[in-house]
Amino acid sequence: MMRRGFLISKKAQEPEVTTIKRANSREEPIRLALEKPGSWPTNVLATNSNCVQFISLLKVTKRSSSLSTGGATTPDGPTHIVTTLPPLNNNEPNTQCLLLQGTKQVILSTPGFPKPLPPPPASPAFRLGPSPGKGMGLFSTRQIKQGEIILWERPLLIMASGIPIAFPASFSEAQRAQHALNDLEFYMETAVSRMKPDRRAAFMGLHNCHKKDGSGPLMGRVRTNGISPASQTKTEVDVKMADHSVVSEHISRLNHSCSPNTQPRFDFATFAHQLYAVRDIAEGEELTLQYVDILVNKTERAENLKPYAVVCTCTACTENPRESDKRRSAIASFMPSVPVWAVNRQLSDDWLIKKSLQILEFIEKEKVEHVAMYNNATATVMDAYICLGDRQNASKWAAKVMIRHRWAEEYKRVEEFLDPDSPAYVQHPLWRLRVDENPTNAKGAMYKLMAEACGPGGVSTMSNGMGLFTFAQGQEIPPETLKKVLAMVKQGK
Ligand SMILES: C[S@@+](CC[C@H](N)C(=O)[O-])C[C@H]1O[C@@H](n2cnc3c(N)ncnc32)[C@H](O)[C@@H]1O
Repeated sequence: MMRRGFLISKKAQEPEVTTIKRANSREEPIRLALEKPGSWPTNVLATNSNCVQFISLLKVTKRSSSLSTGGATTPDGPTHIVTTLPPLNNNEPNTQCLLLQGTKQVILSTPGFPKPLPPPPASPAFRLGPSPGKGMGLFSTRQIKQGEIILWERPLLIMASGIPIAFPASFSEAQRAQHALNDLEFYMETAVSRMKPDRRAAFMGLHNCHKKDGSGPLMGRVRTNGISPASQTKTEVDVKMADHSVVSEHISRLNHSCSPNTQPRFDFATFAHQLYAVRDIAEGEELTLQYVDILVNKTERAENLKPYAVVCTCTACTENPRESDKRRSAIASFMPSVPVWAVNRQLSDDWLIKKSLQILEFIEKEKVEHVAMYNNATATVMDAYICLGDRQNASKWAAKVMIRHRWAEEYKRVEEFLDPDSPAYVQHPLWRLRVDENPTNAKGAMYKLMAEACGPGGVSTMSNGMGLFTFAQGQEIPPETLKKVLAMVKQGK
């Protein structure tokens, strides 16, 4: 789920303590290493020698009531780093990053990094313009097809969240919050001062809805505009970067909708956000993004939107929200298990397909095609047809997965299933699992054995599609089945 950065956390909704994640019980302050803008040391995290400056941001700690300014002599290495990425010496824009120690190395090891950005289109598919009641917003300049990349944008700034802040024990919650905001503003000054003048002007031109809660002008902009770069595919870099805030010149102008028509995905090779159209978009339509989880009910969404000063007036929030909430809840709780349905003889051959089609209908009705379930339910229909050995229908659904997995979780090698005569079908782990008595595929055979071992009452599928294999207490596994299982284990299957 793409969501606004660290600011949607429970803490973020309480202005007094927002953005503060304490380091540990000892409340160690951070030590910040600053790389020379434009320099490209490859091992900066391993040594301080490449740092222009190495400062210990030691403020008042619990253990010391006096204010210490720290210096360059701390024996420990940096905990955080301010760096400029990517290291391309061309005219491409770059990003000022405040990262946790170690994160940069993971970024550097991304396959293909640093890849140049694709050339910009002759005329952009979006424009900035006023959006009544919402300030500025982005609008399409032409018809855009589902799955198209609307824009490809290198961020202005990336900031790690959860930066530890040290406080004296005597501070009240409010004092701690203000102290933390002051520290964070200082870190941001360090990063923003390194931006080229046009990039700094773009950053300072962004909206700030945190003017009255103690945030400085820079942190106010990060809090208003930051989104998480987390994507669905859980690579090491995705995991490392999930807890970061990304601020961009254009993507940060997207206003919120509970039925958004775009979904960003961060591409670490180009170090840039790709903004996808998640359904067909008409010329002149406003482009929108989800700021908070939109599958929760209207009341919860309204609460979660408060830190962004957004009172949502979208269709889902205003027209028959109770019906909308029901559909959204069904989408959120759908957990289809294809293999369990395939071996569950109590269900019909089309049970899972019908369930998935209903969820897809709800998704399209609610206009929430950006959620991962849109692709998951589509892939479930494709997989169900594979279980039935129906190549023609499976290949039709593979074509839909091809588009829908672009912004959601990837279905590996789905292109191999576009041709109904492809040899990839017989190699698929679920191939004919529903129709063959003895599936040739090892994984399929394993599910059959599980069903056999549990007995007819032990295979169950809940109404939300979730499948379970259960054993009754004291239930014996038939010796023949046990033999087969042991043989499979022996063969390393
Ligand atoms: C990230 S900015 C979006 C761009 C912003 N509208 C601008 O003028 O730059 C977030 C701010 O936009 C406004 N906003 C976003 N979505 C909105 C919505 N659905 N309704 C009203 N205001 C919205 C709120 O002021 C929010 O704090």
